[in-house]
Amino acid sequence: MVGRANKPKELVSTPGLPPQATVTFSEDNSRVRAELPTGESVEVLLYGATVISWKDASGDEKLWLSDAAKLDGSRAVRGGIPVVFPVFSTAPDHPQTKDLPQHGFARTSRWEFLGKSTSESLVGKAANEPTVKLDFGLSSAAPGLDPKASAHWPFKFNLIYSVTLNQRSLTTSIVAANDDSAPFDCQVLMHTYLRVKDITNVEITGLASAPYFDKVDSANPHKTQPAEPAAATITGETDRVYTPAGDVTVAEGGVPRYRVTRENFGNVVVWNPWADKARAIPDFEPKHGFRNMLCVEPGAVAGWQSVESGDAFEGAQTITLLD
Ligand SMILES: O=P(O)(O)OC[C@H]1O[C@@H](O)[C@H](O)[C@@H](O)[C@@H]1O
Repeated sequence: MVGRANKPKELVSTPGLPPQATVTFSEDNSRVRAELPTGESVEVLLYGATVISWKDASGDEKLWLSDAAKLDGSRAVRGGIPVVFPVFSTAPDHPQTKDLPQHGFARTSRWEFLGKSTSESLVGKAANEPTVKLDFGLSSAAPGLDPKASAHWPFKFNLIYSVTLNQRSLTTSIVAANDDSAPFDCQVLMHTYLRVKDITNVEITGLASAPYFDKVDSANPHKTQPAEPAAATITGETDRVYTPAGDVTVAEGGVPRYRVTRENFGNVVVWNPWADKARAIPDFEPKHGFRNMLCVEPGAVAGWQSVESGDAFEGAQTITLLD
């Protein structure tokens, strides 16, 4: 090859534009996966808009997903981040939601993928910080709506759920709009199953002195977390609705791993079924898997969010990797 005097020293791909995230659909259109150019990834099942995987650049999974989780739309996903709306748990005494199934219908409806935004288009993001946001929608008119919703919750609503992946964090946010002529009540929660190496080494900070509702002590459920020790540990079945003042941090063996921050979510449910309950949950596998998970679930679930006609409730969580 004859050398040219003016040939460029090196060929660079599109100057000025950093590599962008890639977004791909599974062959059966059941899930969407986004990967940052730096290797971090997130995978969302359209059924429930359930985040079923979140990996760092080394491929290390951050969420726990049961080996027996159904990903075919036959039941809510056991693991990942199911979206709870419009009722947390069941509410037999609340007329609007009393007939809805546990945790509502958002996690058992097929959501629509609305699109993606990447670093290029996300306002306020430095061009050198790779990021991707995936948006999902579910409304009262959606074909994928769980029939239990229209049968037992007749309001016109529109939900937008956004999953934003950054190199060291994952944010999930929701806007629940009331398109009805009447106000409705709702509860909202992100049922995050964090993956841990060994639950017996887990320490949770940010709960000290926080009031909580203890779901496994029906005789005496209203309690306050002691101020000392500063870190709470999990030593048996735990199912508590906390109202903490600030962020909640999960450490393992003294090493901080996850920081959970909230916007407009006053509560954090901390759940681990432990051995006996895990055995009783059919889609919880392996049965010893309770050792490798801790649900830290930000939400607005103590009392009700009353959303006026034409108004919306908004809330978000961000999980930041600390290790
Ligand atoms: O089995 P489900 O419906 O997914 O619920 C799992 C757990 O979810 C938690 O949020 C609740 O506080 C628990 O009471 C419940 O057992």
